[in-house]
Amino acid sequence: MPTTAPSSPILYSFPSSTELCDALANFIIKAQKESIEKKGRFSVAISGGSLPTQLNALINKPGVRWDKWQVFYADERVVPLDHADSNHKLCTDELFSKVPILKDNIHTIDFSLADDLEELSDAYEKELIREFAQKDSARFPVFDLILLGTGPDGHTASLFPGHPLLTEEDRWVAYIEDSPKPPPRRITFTYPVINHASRVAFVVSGAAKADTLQTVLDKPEEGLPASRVRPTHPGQVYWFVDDPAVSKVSFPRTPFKL
Ligand SMILES: O=C(O)[C@H](O)[C@@H](O)[C@H](O)[C@H](O)COP(=O)(O)O
Repeated sequence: MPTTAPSSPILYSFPSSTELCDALANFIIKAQKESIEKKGRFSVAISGGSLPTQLNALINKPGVRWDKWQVFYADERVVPLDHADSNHKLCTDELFSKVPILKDNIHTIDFSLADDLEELSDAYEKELIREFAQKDSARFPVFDLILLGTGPDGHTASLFPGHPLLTEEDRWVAYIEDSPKPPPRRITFTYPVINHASRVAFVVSGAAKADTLQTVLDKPEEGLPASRVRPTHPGQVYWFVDDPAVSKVSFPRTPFKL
């Protein structure tokens, strides 16, 4: 697939988190429709943190083809799947338990491999290969949508500032044992996977993220992990933010329309 120059991020800002989440749900449904028309499925990767709750506007929306969703986790904590820290538990409690998604299409880590993070991350990578390699015959998986957040330090997924994982170019799934954000043991997609996605949508809300967003969007040269998300195959990065989070950002806003 040809490599193209990264397109400029598209920044949508909303007065409230409610309006942000409703627009995000409509954006996801449109991406889903396009993906199903093109490939008969909708491949999505979801992060943890506040994102799963921000997806709850999907629950009562018409037009969601849950039977066509293939869900992976852009990062996951290496804890039991029913543990309070598990992104899968969070997504299940906030969303998947409330919609008719097929449980077999939600791809979780194999916690039985937790004693060996190399083996556990390899196993999750093989799950990606099973889902993508045969269908897309690309060297890297091409997700229809990857949903990300960013922390106060500008991390995204479990890619943290200054961490060697930022330079991983071959593995699709890597592990970290010293995450600055607890819990310390996690697996994460790497940039080769994230930057091959057709669409990446960051979802960021709250005034506490204002300084971070200013650096990530106005000073990408500082190289915070969230700034390094630049799909080029080709792909597009979208930012769904609320006004408090974007209050210090000079990067131009785009009026939201589908
Ligand atoms: O598993 C995780 O911890 C998340 O994937 C993490 O990368 C999250 O997206 C950011 O820390 C933002 O989290 P908040 O939106 O809750 O601040």
